[in-house]
Amino acid sequence: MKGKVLVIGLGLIGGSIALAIKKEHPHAAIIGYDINEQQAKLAKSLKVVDDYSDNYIHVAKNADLIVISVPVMQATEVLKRLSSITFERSQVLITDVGSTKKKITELAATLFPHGNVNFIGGHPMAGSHKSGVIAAKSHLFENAFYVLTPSKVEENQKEMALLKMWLGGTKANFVTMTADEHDMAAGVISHFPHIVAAGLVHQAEEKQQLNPFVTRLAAGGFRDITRIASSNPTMWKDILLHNKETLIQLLNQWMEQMETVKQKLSENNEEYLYYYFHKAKQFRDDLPVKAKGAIPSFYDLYVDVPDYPGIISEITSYLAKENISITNIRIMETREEIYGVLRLSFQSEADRQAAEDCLKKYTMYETYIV
Ligand SMILES: NC(=O)C1=CN([C@@H]2O[C@H](COP(=O)(O)OP(=O)(O)OC[C@H]3O[C@@H](n4cnc5c(N)ncnc54)[C@H](O)[C@@H]3O)[C@@H](O)[C@H]2O)C=CC1
Ligand SMILES: O=C(O)C(=O)Cc1ccc(O)cc1
Repeated sequence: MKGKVLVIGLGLIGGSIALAIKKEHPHAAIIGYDINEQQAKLAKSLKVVDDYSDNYIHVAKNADLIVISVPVMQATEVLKRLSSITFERSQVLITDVGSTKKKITELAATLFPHGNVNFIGGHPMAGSHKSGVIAAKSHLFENAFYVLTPSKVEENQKEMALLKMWLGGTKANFVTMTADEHDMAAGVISHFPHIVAAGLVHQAEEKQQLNPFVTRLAAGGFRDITRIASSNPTMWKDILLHNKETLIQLLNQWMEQMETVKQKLSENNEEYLYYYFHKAKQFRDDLPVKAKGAIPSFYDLYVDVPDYPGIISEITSYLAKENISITNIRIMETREEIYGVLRLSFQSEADRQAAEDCLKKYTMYETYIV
């Protein structure tokens, strides 16, 4: 499609959306704006946008599509500023990428009640703990769920189809729900786990002051299950404040659950404790494995290698020969529950598979997927 696209906020998500739009619609003009001019300049030099502007109001006036990809607290401010514009196009589509939907969608419904401007809330449910345009990629949302929260589903059919066309290059799975449904689901599977992960890390930090072994032993599983505690603190502070009601409800239920566990443990109630883990295992084992969820899966490959100096460069040189990119590489410090000692992380299942084939071709080392 031809047309003018304005992306406000050129970070990880805005940059990835801009790249995905350009890939599918090479004739569209993509103009970016970022409050941090360095990010905007970097976005242009990385060819993430065709150009950038220091005045988004000016660009918005004759844009066909506007993507708001700033932290959720800022998104409401941007929406208010956009609502003061007299748009020149007969149809303007505005969307956002915020991790919360209720506050943004409700505000947009009051700011753009009808007319030539339509707002459809969006949340591409994939990402990373990294930020900034430097981490942007056109395939970030491939196979991920992309939630759309139109305020009036029936009335917005035409605009929804248009938006999906613009965003087709993301290769995401679009799903529609109400903003309330979204905030509850995202609260349970994404926002609340970030609170718990941070809580586990705080607990380890406190205990480490009494026992320095805590940090060393945390190298394996603990580090993995708390990975999301390394996310951007400003972004998560904003998400919590925007989804406050849901999260307070979830915190209350969580505390009740922990109270029960504490009670049953103090009573040595073996049966309860067994079923507590058994039921959790059953539900978790049935979760879909192939689809990309909000918290990205690990595409890890374990390689059983001897622990000697130079092993990392040996392995990476084979992967480089076959043009396979790795996102992380680590010598595991504990062999508990894993088979190999070297852990390689990849962006996708395809990369992991290619790496497995490559290491089979060049080495005798055993590889495992845990
Ligand atoms: N990081 C992730 O994994 C995901 C994030 N999101 C949502 O995407 C949005 C953006 O997040 P990221 O791209 O990860 O953050 P980021 O930190 O990489 O990028 C945000 C960009 O917005 C700019 N910005 C901040 N306030 C602005 C304003 N008032 N006007 C213009 N630019 C402004 C910042 O300078 C920065 O370059 C957030 O609302 C977040 O909730 C959604 C899905 C996944
Ligand atoms: O890896 C992480 O930290 C994530 O949890 C990615 C993420 C962050 C925010 C979202 O709204 C959706 C996905």
